[in-house]
Amino acid sequence: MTTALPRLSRSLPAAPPAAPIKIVHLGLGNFHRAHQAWYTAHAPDASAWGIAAFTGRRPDAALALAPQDGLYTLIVKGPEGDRLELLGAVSAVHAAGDHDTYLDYLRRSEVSLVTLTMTEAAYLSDGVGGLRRTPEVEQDLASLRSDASAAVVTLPARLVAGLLARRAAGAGPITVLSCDNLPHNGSATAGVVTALAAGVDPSLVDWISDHVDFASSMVDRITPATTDGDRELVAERCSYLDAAPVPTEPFSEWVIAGSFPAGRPQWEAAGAQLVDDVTPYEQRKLWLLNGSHSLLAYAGSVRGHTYIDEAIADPVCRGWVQALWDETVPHLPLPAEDLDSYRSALLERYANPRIRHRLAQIAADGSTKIAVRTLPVLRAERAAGRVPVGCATAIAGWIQHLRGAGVPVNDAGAEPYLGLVSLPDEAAVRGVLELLDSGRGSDDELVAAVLSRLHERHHS
Ligand SMILES: NC(=O)c1ccc[n+]([C@@H]2O[C@H](COP(=O)([O-])OP(=O)(O)OC[C@H]3O[C@@H](n4cnc5c(N)ncnc54)[C@H](O)[C@@H]3O)[C@@H](O)[C@H]2O)c1
Ligand SMILES: O=P(O)(O)OC[C@@H](O)[C@@H](O)[C@H](O)[C@H](O)CO
Repeated sequence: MTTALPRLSRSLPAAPPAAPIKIVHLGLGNFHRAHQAWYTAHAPDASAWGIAAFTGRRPDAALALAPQDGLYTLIVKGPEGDRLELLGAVSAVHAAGDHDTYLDYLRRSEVSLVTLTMTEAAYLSDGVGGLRRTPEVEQDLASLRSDASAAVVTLPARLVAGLLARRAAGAGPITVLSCDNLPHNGSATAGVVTALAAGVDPSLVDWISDHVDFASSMVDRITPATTDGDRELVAERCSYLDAAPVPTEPFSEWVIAGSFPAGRPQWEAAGAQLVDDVTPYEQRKLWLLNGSHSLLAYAGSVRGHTYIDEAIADPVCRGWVQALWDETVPHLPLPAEDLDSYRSALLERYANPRIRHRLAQIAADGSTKIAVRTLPVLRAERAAGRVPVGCATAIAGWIQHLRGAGVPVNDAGAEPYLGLVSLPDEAAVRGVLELLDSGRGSDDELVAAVLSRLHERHHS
C-alpha cells in the first residue's frame, strides 16, 4: 500500500523551498539533521541560510537524501507519542568524495560557515592541541603538497583543502564550528587544522589566524540511528515516503562561543545560547551525560542490555551511574541545584522507552571517548585523594568489552589496548591505565578498584 505514495521532494505542497547555500556541513549523519539543521530551519532568517551537507566517509546518506532534495522528516519521540516535522534546511547533499564541489562552495564568499559532526575519532587530535600523524594524514599531506585540489580523506585535510581554495579565491573570512562531543572542540579543530596547514604551506597558517574563526559548541540531543519502523511510521502518518527520517528526543540544547565574522543564522531565536565560554556547559554534558553513556555502553552491555532505557532500568547499572555522577559533580563549576536538576532530567531522558538508543552505537571509538569522558573526572578524583568507583566501573566495563564481552568492538584506535587486555587481569588493568594516562598504571589503589569491579562483573 505504501509504495503508492510519492517519494518526498521539494515539489510536494508541504515542502519548504531550498534556501541559498551559505553553510557547508561535514558529517551528514542523523545528529546534524536533528540538531544544527533543526535550529537553522527554526531561525527567523531560515530562508537565507541553506546547508550543503557532505557525508563523513561513505556516500550512503547522500544517496538516500539526494532523490528527496535533502528533505527529511524529524520524528520527535516524546514519552507519550511522536511529533513529525518535515525539515528543509539541507538544500544540497553530497558524498564525501565529491571534493571538487566542496572546494567550489568554499570559494564562494557568501558561504560563511563550515559546521562539523564527524565523530570524535575523525579529528585525529593528539589530545594536547596537535595532530596524530596517521598513515592517512601523511598521505593527505603529500597529496596537498603536490596539488591543493587533490582528493583528501581526513577531516583536518578536508578543512585545510577548503581553506586553501578559499584563500586562493579571495573569498574572505569564515567560521569553522565543531558540533562534536570532544572537549574544547573549537581549539581542538584549530589545533589539527593549523598543524596540517603548517605541513602543507606555512603561509596558510598566518592566513588562517587572520581569516578563520574556530568556534566551539556544546551540543545535546539524543539521536539514535534510523530503523525500518521509523520509515514505516512516516509512510503511515505522512502522504509521502521518506528513505531517511531521523528519530530524536524532545530535549535539545546548543551552547555556542565564537565570533562569526561572515555572519550566521539567528540560532539564538530558535533556542541556542551564545556565550563567551562553553567550558562549564561542555564539561557538564561530556562528563555527566556522555560519561554515563559510555559506562552503560560497556558495563551495561556486559550485563546483557542492548539499549540505554533497558540499562538505566537495571538497579545495578543505575547505581553505577549515580556513583559516577556523585564523583563528577564536585569538579563542575555550576550551582548544586542546577546539577541536581540536570541529573534528574538525564534519568528521565534515558528512561524514555521510545528512544531506542543502542549501546553498540554509543560504544564505538571507546579509546577516544574514554579519554575525554572518563579520564578527566578520574584524574580530578585521584588528585583529591579519592578512589572513583564509578570511573573504575567504566574502565572495568571497557576492558571486559575489549575482551569480547557485551557489544562488539568498533574502534580503529583499539589495537594497542587489545594486546594489553589479553594479559592476566592485574597486568591488563595496569597496562590499560598506563596507556590511557602515563603513570596511572602504578596507581595501586585505583588498580585495585578496577580489578574489584572486573571480578565483581565476572560473577554477576
Ligand atoms: N547522535 C547523537 O545523539 C549525538 C549527540 C550529540 C553530538 N553528536 C556528535 O555527532 C557525531 C555524529 O553523530 P551521528 O549520530 O550523526 O552519527 P552518524 O553515524 O549518523 O554520522 C556520523 C558521520 O560521521 C562520519 N564518520 C564516522 N566516523 C568517521 C571517521 N572516523 N572519519 C570520518 N568520518 C566519520 C559518518 O560517515 C557520518 O557522516 C557524534 O560522533 C558526536 O560527536 C551526536
Ligand atoms: O555520538 P557519540 O558517538 O559521540 O556518542 C554517543 C552518545 O553518548 C551521544 O551520541 C549522546 O547521545 C549525545 O551526545 C547526546 O547529546
